[in-house]
Amino acid sequence: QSNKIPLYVGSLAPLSGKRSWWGAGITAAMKMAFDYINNRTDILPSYELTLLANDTKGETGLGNKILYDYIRTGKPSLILGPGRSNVALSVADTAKYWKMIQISASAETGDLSDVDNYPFFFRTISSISASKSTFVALAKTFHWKRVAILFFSRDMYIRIYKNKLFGQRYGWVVHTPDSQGWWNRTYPHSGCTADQVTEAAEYAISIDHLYLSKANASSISGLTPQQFSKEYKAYVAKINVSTSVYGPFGFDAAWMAAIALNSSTEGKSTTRRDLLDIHEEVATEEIKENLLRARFLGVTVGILYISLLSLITLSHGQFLTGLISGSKFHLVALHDAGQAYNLTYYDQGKFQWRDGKSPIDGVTYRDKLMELSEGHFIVMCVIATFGILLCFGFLHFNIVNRNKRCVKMSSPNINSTMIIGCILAYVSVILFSVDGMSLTGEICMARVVALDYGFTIAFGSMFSKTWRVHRITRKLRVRRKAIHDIHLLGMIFMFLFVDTLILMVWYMVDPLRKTQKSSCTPTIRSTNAMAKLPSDP
Ligand SMILES: NCCCC(=O)O
Repeated sequence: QSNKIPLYVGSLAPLSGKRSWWGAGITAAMKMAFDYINNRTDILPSYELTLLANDTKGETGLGNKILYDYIRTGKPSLILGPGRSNVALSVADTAKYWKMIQISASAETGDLSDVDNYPFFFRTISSISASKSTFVALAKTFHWKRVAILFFSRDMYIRIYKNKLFGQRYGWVVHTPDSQGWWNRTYPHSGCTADQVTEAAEYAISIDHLYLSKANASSISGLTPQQFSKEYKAYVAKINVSTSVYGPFGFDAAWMAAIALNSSTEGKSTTRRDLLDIHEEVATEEIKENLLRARFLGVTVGILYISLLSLITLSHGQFLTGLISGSKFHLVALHDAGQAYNLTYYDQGKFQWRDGKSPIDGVTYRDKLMELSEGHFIVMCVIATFGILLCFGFLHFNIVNRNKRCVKMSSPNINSTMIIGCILAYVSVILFSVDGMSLTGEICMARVVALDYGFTIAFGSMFSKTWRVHRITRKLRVRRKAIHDIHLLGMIFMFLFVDTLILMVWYMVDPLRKTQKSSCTPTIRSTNAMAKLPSDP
């Protein structure tokens, strides 16, 4: 039998029902902490901490009923909890009139950080609102400037899957305090299997609290975070309860209460009875002051000292970020919301996406010069050059055989001008294929001139020959006047003269100019514009 005075501390958490999977483990961690504290001779040596564990089922009404019972019976000195934000908000609203202190291990809503409304509410877990700076840190890391914030919805990923809003074009950042597998869960009648939700969640970034410190330092209990984790698992197994991710916060909350209560007894020769009486205003204010002064190493924030003062604000807390990949959470970095927007990466950690690139925040529109492709230019040059070479072959044949009867009869001189016209037309094909940045106003004019002269020379020659044949064969009764090549060439030069006049007027009045046409093409930014990931070479 212990001679110690029982010192009652109440706890409010969902111990049964659908929320007991995370709630019962918190109370278990608090009990475990009290076992440790009661074995210590340096903390509350005259008192036996006793946890009055009450079950709220996560319901506001039940939470209030328990609070009224506490008030009515005059026990306890303070409350550990409530576990759920809705209960905490309601309880804190009433408890303040009795100056009853609450320390929650899991109520995360930012509303509870309103110190004017909830002056006696504290918590060891940070406000969920503090994670906003982790979102900003991620956006800065990936150079995102366009982000959308969606209201949390339990079936969000079911909708994401059904609407095919996942894959290369989507980057989801999800903050839900359940890094152990929200993507593996599904809900009755959702019409989605867990595998489908997992598929949609692949490569989502998950933000979550740092529940257990990664440091190897001994906490005030003498346990390192890893030792705590092991002992905690054994402890809950003994009492047939499941572990809770909030367990470490519950453990630290219990220590926080004990340290504050201890400070209120220190230096006082006699045991303080008023510690046992919640109606004793002086004691409550003193405990509150001691809570805000308390600093110790816990199992949650590791090498940092827990400070309830800092956790009151909306900007403190440590958050883990990682990727969901292969249906598992892969830890990548830690972010301290109270610090700048820098992420601290774990063991070569990196955000590795399916294509090795980081997600982008959208498509960017870039002007793209509309030009013929290089391939098009090459093909046209090859065909035109082949045509030019063929023309030179005909020219050679025509000149070499100009005295042979059949060639001579076909006017080899006019044939040659016709071939020269064809060569000019082929040259214009090459000039018309020049495009993009190589194109100049001069080339634009040159290709018109080459095509125009080429056409006129080739068809002018053919026309003149046809005209001569016509003159020779049709005007039988008229005295035949010899029509020589020189006359035909003269006719061609006359055509060219007319062309030249037209081209000159054109050039003077409205010369061809180069204009640039761009299309607004959606372009995925190149890898160079992507975030430089820590392990990128
Ligand atoms: N899932 C834990 C409860 C969180 C909250 O109500 O703030």
